[in-house]
Amino acid sequence: MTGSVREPVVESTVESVVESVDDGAVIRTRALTKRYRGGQLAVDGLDLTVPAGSVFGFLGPNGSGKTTTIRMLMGLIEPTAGSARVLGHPMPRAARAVLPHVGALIEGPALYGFLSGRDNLLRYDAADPTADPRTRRARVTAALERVGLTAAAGKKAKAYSLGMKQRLGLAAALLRPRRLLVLDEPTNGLDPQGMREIRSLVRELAAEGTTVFLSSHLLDEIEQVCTHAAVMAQGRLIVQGPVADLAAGARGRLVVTTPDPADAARVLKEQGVADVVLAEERVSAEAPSADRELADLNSALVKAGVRVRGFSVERASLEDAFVALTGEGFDVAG
Ligand SMILES: Nc1ncnc2c1ncn2[C@@H]1O[C@H](COP(=O)(O)OP(=O)(O)OP(=O)(O)O)[C@@H](O)[C@H]1O
Repeated sequence: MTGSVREPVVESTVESVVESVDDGAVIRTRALTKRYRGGQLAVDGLDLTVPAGSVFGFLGPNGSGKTTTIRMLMGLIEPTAGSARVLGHPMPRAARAVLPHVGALIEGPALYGFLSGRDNLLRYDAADPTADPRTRRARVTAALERVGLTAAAGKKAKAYSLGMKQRLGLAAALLRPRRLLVLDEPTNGLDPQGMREIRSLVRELAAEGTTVFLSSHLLDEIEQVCTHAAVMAQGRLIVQGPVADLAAGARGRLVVTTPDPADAARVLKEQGVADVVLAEERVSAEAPSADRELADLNSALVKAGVRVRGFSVERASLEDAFVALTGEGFDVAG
C-alpha cells in the first residue's frame, strides 16, 4: 500500500540486520525486570522469545505485568534490570530505528472525536516525519479499506462504536508496512462481533507475514488466533511455546453422559479416578493416561449397572494446561 514511500536509510539498516540476528526472534528478552518506584515488582526476570511470523499471545490475569512488559518493549519505560531486543535491536536504545517497523495499539487509540475517521488518519500520518505527504491520501484510503472502515470514513470518530474506534486505531498502526504489530488487549470491551472483526484482521495480517504480539486475559481468544503463547502470573513467566504444545501438555477430561450420574461418579471414584465432577447427566474426571485403563473404566461402569450414553475424552484446552501449571483457575477480575 505504501510502495512509493521512500524509506529512510536508518530503516533499511534495521531490515538488513534483523534477518541475521536473534535466530528469527522478533522479540527476545533476557531477565527483563521492572520494579516501579513504589517498590512494586511488576516484571520479574522475564525470558521471552517471540518467533518471526507467529501470532503470539501474551496471556495473564490483570496486574500480571503484561502492559509493563509491552511498555518496556516499546521503549516507553526503562527496565530496572535485564534486556529487551526488538527486531534484533536493543530497546530502548534503538527505539528510533526500530519503532518505524512496529505498529502499536496500546491502552486504546488516541483519537480526535470531532474529526472524521479519515481526518484522524490524515493527521496521524502527518505527524510522522518520514511519511511522504504526496502519498498521504492513498495511504489513508488503503488503511481504511484494510480495517473495513471505508463506508464510515467520513463520520466523526466520536460517533464510532468502540469496535470501530479500535479498528481506526489499528488503521493508524497500519499506515505503513510493519514487521511487527503490538496490540495490548485489542478486544477489551468489544462486543462479540467487534471481537470477531479484530480477530479476523489479526489472522489476515499474520497470513501476510506480519508478526503479531497481542496481550489478552482471555484464554479462548488466545486459542482462537494465536500460534504461540506465553503465560504470565505475578510478573513471572509460567510457560511459553506453541499453543498446540501447551494444550497437549495437559491431560484431557474423561466425560461420561448417563442418566445415573451419582452411580457413575461413585464407580469412577472407586476405580481411583481423580477430580470427579458431577453436573446433571454429565460426569467428568481426570482422564487416565493409558487407553487400557479407559477400557477398564468403561467396563466397570457397565458392570455396576450404570447406563452409559456417552463415554469420551475431551481434548485438553489451554485452560486445562493453565490450571495444571498453576494449580488454580484462570480467574480474572474485569
Ligand atoms: N506506574 C506504575 N507505578 C507503580 N506500580 C505500577 C505502575 N504500573 C503498573 N503497576 C503495578 O505493576 C503490576 C503489573 O501491572 P501491569 O499493568 O503491567 O499488569 P497487566 O498484566 O498489564 O494488567 P492489566 O491487564 O490490568 O493492565 C501491578 O501490580 C500494577 O499495580
